[in-house]
Parts: sequence; C-alpha cells; structure tokens
Amino acid sequence: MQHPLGRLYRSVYRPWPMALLATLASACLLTLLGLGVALSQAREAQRADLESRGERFLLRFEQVLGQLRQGLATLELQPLRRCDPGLVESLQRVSFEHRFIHEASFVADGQRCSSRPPHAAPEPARPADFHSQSLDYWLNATNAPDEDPAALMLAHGPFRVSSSRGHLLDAVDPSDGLGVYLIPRGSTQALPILAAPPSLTILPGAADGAALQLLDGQPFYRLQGNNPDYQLALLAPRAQLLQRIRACWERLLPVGLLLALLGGGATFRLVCQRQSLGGELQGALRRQELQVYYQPIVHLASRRYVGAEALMRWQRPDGSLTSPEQFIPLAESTGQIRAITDFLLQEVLEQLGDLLRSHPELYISINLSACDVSAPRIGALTGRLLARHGVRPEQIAFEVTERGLIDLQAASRNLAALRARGHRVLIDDFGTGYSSLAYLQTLPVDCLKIDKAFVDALGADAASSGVAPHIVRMARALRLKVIAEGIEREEQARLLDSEGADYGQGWLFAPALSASAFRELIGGGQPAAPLSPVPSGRRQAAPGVLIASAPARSRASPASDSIPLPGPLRAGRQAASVGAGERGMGHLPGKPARQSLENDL
Ligand SMILES: Nc1nc2c(ncn2[C@@H]2O[C@@H]3COP(=O)(O)O[C@H]4[C@@H](O)[C@H](n5cnc6c(=O)[nH]c(N)nc65)O[C@@H]4COP(=O)(O)O[C@H]3[C@H]2O)c(=O)[nH]1
Repeated sequence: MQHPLGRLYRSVYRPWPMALLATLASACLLTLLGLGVALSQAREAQRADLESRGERFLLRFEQVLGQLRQGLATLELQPLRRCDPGLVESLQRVSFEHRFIHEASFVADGQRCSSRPPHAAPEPARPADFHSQSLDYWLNATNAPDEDPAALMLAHGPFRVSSSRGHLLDAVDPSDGLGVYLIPRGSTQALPILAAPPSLTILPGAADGAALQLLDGQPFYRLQGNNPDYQLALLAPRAQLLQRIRACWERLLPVGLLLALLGGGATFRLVCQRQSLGGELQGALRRQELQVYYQPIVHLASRRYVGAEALMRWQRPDGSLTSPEQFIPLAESTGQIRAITDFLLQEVLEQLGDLLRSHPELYISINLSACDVSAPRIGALTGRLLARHGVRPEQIAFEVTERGLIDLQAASRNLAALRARGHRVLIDDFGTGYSSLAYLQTLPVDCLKIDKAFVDALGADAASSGVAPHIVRMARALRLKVIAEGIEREEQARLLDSEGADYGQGWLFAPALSASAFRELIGGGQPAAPLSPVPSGRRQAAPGVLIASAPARSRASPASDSIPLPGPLRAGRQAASVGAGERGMGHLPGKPARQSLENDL
C-alpha cells in the first residue's frame, strides 16, 4: 500500500503545481526579504537626512550660543548695575554688535530694563531649563509662527541675552514636522528647541548617536557632537519614515515579482526535466542501458589490487552518458533505486562471479542508498545470489554515505545484520556529511573512505589540508581501515601511505573499468603503479586486504592477499577505461546475458 504522504508527493510533484508552489514560496520569501531591505534602506536614508540637517543646525546653534556668551561677558565687564539710560545704552550696544543677539536685558532688585522698546525685560515664564558653567539656559518651546519670542535665552547674574527663532529657523526648516531637541549630558530628557513641548523621555544608555532609534515609532537621531554640556537630537514624523519605506518597497516590488516568476519558470523546467529523466530511467533498466563499471582499489604500501568499487553508468540510446550523480539522486527520490541496487548486485555476480571464486582475496564494494539500509532486504537477496554463484560473503562489501544514515537505528540494525552475514561495511565520502561523529562508535563499521575533497586538499595551503591525516588517526583509534578516494597524483598516494591510510582508489591507479577490462587487469597481475622504495620503510609487508579481516578468514596472509603478476596496466587502462573526460566515463562494451532478478526476490 502506498503511504498517503507518498501519494500526496506524487500528485503535487508535477510541473504546474510545483511551479505555482515555487512562485508563491519565492514571492513570499522575496516579499519578506524586500520588506527587510526596504526597511533598512529607508532607515539609512532617514538617518542620513537627519544627520545632515542636524549638522547644519548644530553649526548655527553653536554660533548663536557663542555670541550669547560673548554678549553676557561684555555686559559683565561694564560697571553699571542699575536700570538707567547708560545701562540701556550698553544693552542696546551689545544687541547691535552681535548679529544673533535679539535682546539683551537686566533684571535685579525689582528693576527690569531691555535693549528693545519699551525697555522692560520680559519675565522668564519658568525656571531655567538647565544650567552649565554658571549660566542658566532657557530653550524656547513654542512652535508659534511669531519670530520674536526668544528661541534661546542665557542668563548670568542680572544679565540676560536671547536670540530669536528666526536665527535658528534659517538653519533648519521644521515645516515638515521635524523637531529639534537638546539633551543635557547625563539627562534622560530631550528638551525641545524647535518643537512643540513637552520634552521627550529617552532611555538611559540608549544608543548614543550614529544609529537611528525609534521613539514611539518616530525616527529619533542623536548627533555625535562633542560639546561636554549637551547633545542635540532630531525627531522626524513617523509618516516620513513610512513614506520612505513605501518608496523603497515600490522600487523593489517589480524585481521581486520578476524573480518569483523566474523561480517558478525554473522549477517548471526542472520538474519537466526530472520527470522525463525519471520516465527514461524507468525504461533504462528494461532496455539494459544501465551498466556496471569497476574502479580498482589498491593496497597503498604494496600497490596491489585488493578489490574494486562497483559504479553505475547509464548510456542513453543516443550514446550520451548520464552521470550517476544525476540519476542516482533522482532514483532515490522516486524509489527506483531499489531496483537499481538489486540489478547492480545481480550484475556484479554474473559478471565477476568466476573471478571472485578464483581470487578469494578480492572484494567488490556496492553503494547502498538510504532506503537500501533502512530495511533488511539487501542481506537476504545478496545471500541468495552468493549461494548461486559460489562466492563468499566477505567478497561483497557495502558502502553507505553519512547522508544515507537518515534512520540511524534502523541503519545500525541492518548494517549489523549484513556484517553478521560476513559482509564488510564502509562509510563513503567520510567527513562530508552532517552527522555527528558520535555515530561512529555505535555504528557497525569496518572502514572509512576519505572523500576526494580532502585528498585534493592534501599538501595544499588550505584549511582542510589536515583533514585526511586526522581521519586516518581517528580511524586507527577506532580500529577501522581507511580507503582514500580520488587519488590522482603520486605525491598524494605517498603522503596518504606515510600518514597510515591503508588503501587508495583513484585515477592514478585506474579509472572505472568495464568488467572485461577489470578482469584483464586482475588477470595481468601487475601492481597498480610502479613501486618505488617506500620512504619510511614503514610497511614493507604485503597488504592485509580489507576482506582479510572478515570473520570467516584468517588475517593478512601476505602472499595470498595480493593479486598475481602483471599485464601492461597503462595500455589496459587506456583501452578498457570508461574514463571519458573527468568523471571516468566512456565507451561501453556489449551486454552479457542476465538472469531475471525477479526469480531471486
Ligand atoms: N575526479 C576524480 N574522480 C574520481 C577519481 N577516482 C574516482 N573518481 C570518481 O569518484 C566517485 C567515487 O564514487 P563515490 O564516492 O561512491 O560516489 C558515487 C556514488 O555515491 C554514486 N553511485 C555510483 N554508482 C552507484 C550505485 O550503483 N548505487 C548508488 N546508490 N550510488 C552510486 O555516484 C557517485 C559518483 O559516481 P561516479 O560518477 O562514478 O564517480 C566516482 C568515481 O568515478 C579520481 O581520481 N578523480
């Protein structure tokens, strides 16, 4: 019975529904992303705007304050302390000589006189807003369009000087709702200079300058100024920020929609391609287009062949080859992988059964996918095939990747059952998976295969160059064997050997070969690469091949573990290689007859 989730997957996994889903999903994702971008762009634009307006205002504010302080100092220096015409004349002179002093006045002992008619100084409406350096400061807190009231008033003793709003307004235009505030150092109150009261309460320790803050949703920006007494801050209306966000968002929306449509289109194409590839793969098994190739594995110290990895190839009717990296993941997602693994097992034994019988030290390793290890199916099938061909279970090993260990418990159980039957278990592409290394202690495993990426990094100046030696050390501590994959250069082989890796596989020794080429290679008996003196002299003894550690067999019998002598390897390799281009795939020989697998199942 088909699982309901499987049925749902199959009904949705069609070009149009998938394209629609992809369009909707990417539209949602891009909407969120666009909002994030619009928000941050708008905040940045708002910050830059407040910063430049604030700096203009600060410049003017300090000019005004400077003149007010100068005016007070001048008045302090003159001797008159009574409201008579001489003092009024002094007040008028100070006001006249300083552009930013709107009014100068004297208030003491019930007397009040001013530089401006009618010469009576205005009464301050409230106590000073803040004090600093023996000066009292009043900040104007009105938005009234009247220019006359003091925007800023300073007092020292009986003298007061003030500037008008106009002197500050021409540095910054608050008509769009901008408010300018002064924060005395150490205070949590922002006092309005050009804004409607009341003052704002700000959080103590809130970001000091640079960043834009939101106060009740309104953008609030503190200028970095270096005045020891106060800091200026600007508050913009909330609508301004929203308007900026909307403007950015409207710019990004068409791009987002276009990308979502492109995502949908790409998904449509991909699903179409995969469906047609899936359909073709269905027929490929029937039409015998899938073929098995064998990449030899050598004992690194002695360079003798100990076995091979069976690798699948798919030659399409037009002669083109499809890489297993394309069709295996597809077969895994459609469930066709079971039939492929079964086919591979049967093919390996049909093609190489007699070779394995006559070379009991040789083994072939088979790649298993997640669904092959999540059920106990493979053990029984292999058992029947081995019995039919008279091959020992130690001669078939199974490779699983860390990605294939999705259900760790079931995988452990089934791999342990395979080992109990006498098969070896290898972890393929070790180090590239996401699993925790702790699984190694619980998993029934005999050998780790170091991924090509780590072999490539060997000796390079890359962060991963030490991974391969590290894996070897770890494997030794866990009493596991090590095979290094993707060896292309002699230095890599030597280095791995000196680090203690047991076996190697790669184009340096041989690419994936057809069954007949592999037989020829083994029949020839030549070592995999010219054996030069082993530098360390560490391992002169012939190999204890992987299969030698199988339970039914005694360990490492040097003479019998190695393959008898040569045939010209390079010539054989070139003729028999399936290596067209980098992936080692090339011409394919005719098919041997195959017994139906269904009989075995
Ligand atoms: N550049 C370079 N490449 C080298 C060298 N030596 C070996 N290789 C390639 O590295 C891959 C090794 O196999 P893998 O890690 O098991 O990775 C395999 C395996 O995970 C999967 N695969 C292949 N056949 C089967 C199969 O029958 N069943 C399952 N489940 N997976 C398979 O597909 C993957 C790719 O297989 P291939 O394309 O045959 O690619 C093979 C092999 O041709 C080298 O020196 N240089």
